Amino acid sequence: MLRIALAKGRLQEDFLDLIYQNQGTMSQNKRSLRLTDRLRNWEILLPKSQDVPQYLDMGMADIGVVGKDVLLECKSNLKEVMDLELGRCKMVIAGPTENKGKVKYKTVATKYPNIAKDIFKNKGIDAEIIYLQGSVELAVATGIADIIVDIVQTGRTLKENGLVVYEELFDINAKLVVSNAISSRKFAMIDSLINELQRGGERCEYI
Ligand SMILES: Nc1ncnc2c1ncn2[C@@H]1O[C@H](COP(=O)(O)OP(=O)(O)OP(=O)(O)O)[C@@H](O)[C@H]1O
Ligand SMILES: O=P(O)(O)OC[C@H]1O[C@H](OP(=O)(O)OP(=O)(O)O)[C@H](O)[C@@H]1O
Repeated sequence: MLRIALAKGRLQEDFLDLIYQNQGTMSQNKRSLRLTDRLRNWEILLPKSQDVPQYLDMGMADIGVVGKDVLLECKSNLKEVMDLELGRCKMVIAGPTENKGKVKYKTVATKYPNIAKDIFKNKGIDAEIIYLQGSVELAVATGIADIIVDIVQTGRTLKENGLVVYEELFDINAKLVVSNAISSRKFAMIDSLINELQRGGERCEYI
């Protein structure tokens, strides 16, 4: 049995769509956090995105599907075996449109405190990092912070909250990562998964 830790949320939906192309998955109990694919001999676990590396580190999953942002934030040393065409976005510094080019970086709201700390340290800027669990755009709109370090995809959230990108930091996409404790007996199953992902998945009614 190959145990896959798949980040619950966006990546869960995109990965399951890719593999199952909506065949069969909709009959699944939506609140269940463990899915079984008997045909492929997979157990799919659905932890929160930020917890995927921990599931692999603790030996509870063999392989993970998780964003590069999460891997960088937790300074993970998991081996990345495949780039996935899922969860494509960018990490940026953003702030109010009217302050672009003027703002003195002081307070930075972010869901990514470690990434943000490193960015401003490398710039030689002594920034105060305010850690928030999400909706970080709101922190600038309400005056809690001057700028944010966050993910942008369509740019809609920034726009609708009066913010613009000040600096693009790096591209992000989902990665297939492997546990450092993986048994060599599972290599063939991982190869099959990679092959299937490369082919864009196949129709299957078993989940
Ligand atoms: N707007 C976006 N568009 C595309 N990919 C995104 C976007 N936001 C995040 N991602 C990528 O998808 C991954 C999962 O995002 P998702 O929002 O499902 O979980 P999350 O970041 O843990 O959010 P939440 O705390 O709301 O569950 C992120 O780690 C990132 O790599
Ligand atoms: O550029 P866009 O397409 O608008 O996407 C960007 C938004 O998506 C993510 O938020 P998410 O929806 O995960 O909410 P959260 O930040 O509150 O967790 C990110 O933190 C931005 O707020």
